[in-house]
Amino acid sequence: MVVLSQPALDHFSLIKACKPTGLLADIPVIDFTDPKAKDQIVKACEEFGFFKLVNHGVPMEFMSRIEAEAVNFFNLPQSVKDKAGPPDPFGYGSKRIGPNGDVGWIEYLLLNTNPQFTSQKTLAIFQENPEVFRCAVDDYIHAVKGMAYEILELMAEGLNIEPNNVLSRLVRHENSDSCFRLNYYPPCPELQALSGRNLIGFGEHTDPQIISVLRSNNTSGLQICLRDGTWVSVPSDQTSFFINVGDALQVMTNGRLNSVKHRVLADTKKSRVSMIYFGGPPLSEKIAPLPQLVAKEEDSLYKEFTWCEYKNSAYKSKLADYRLGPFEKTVG
Ligand SMILES: C=C1C[C@]23C[C@@]1(O)CC[C@H]2[C@@]12CC[C@H](O)[C@@](C)(C(=O)O1)[C@H]2[C@@H]3C(=O)O
Ligand SMILES: O=C(O)CCC(=O)C(=O)O
Ligand SMILES: [Fe+2]
Repeated sequence: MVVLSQPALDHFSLIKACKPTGLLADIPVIDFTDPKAKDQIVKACEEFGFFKLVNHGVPMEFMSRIEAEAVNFFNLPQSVKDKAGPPDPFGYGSKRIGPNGDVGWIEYLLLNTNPQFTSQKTLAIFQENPEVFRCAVDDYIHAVKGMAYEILELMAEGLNIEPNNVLSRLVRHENSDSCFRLNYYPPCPELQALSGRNLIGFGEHTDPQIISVLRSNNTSGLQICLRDGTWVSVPSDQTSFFINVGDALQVMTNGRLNSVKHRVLADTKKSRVSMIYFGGPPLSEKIAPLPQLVAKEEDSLYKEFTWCEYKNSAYKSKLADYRLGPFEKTVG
């Protein structure tokens, strides 16, 4: 990424620095080995749509290996990285997020986790270091997928809905439309001159899918929006995972679990590297509130739609848009 002079930062979103925000104690921490995890997961997803997962069993080696490979990629000359872009939506992207004019202080790689959909752009990602990078990505995705399935199964148990794979089966499906993102937020030293301002790395949004599993290096920057509208910083922890409820899960639970609004701020000195697995349903899957969670038909808050319809609509929206709006049932 080209280092910009201070006036050039005007193209990016600067926001007022926030007051020192909530501490780790405010963010729910779930121990995966705790027998009470299923109830705690549901509580966290009702209140925050977000939690931190510890004792998850994914070897640190998998995380370090993919992180090192990602850093190698983002340190390649711009002309080499550009061979894997622009994103369509998969591939390498820089500054522009999505097709509708959103920008951020970020570089990223977006991959489809289904090898059936490997495009030329995706192949170009692995051009410089094919074996090692691809293997690191495959091992990592395999591990976090397994974890996502288990979380969704515990969630179903905590919600008292049967069978316990009612949520996980969509993400487990061989045609599940899931993706994987590696984000790199370079440090922005020019920020120091802009005292009292923060630079947006990734603008506020909710994730459209069912579940997102995020892991980052030890540079913070991630913030989540609480139900009262305040933003809190999530202290980084490179050994843990952070789980987000996505829009599709909000719909399936008829709004009982909430997709969390989140964003990332750039740092002046340190780069942030994050990796996110977005577990989504097959494109043809019908998404609607689960009957077990809706007492009467008229209590259903959302219309039925296919994941393909939702994605098409999401890709016409800007990051901060409320994407579920067109799928809400109107009262009266
Ligand atoms: C502005 C956009 C980027 C995005 C597609 C969209 O039109 C709206 C949703 C965005 C988002 C947020 C979560 C994930 O990072 C992502 C891959 C996704 O599925 O939805 C991105 C999309 C993207 O960057 O292509
Ligand atoms: O980089 C992060 O920590 C979060 C990025 C994010 O929200 C996304 O890629 O959807
Ligand atoms: Fe996100």
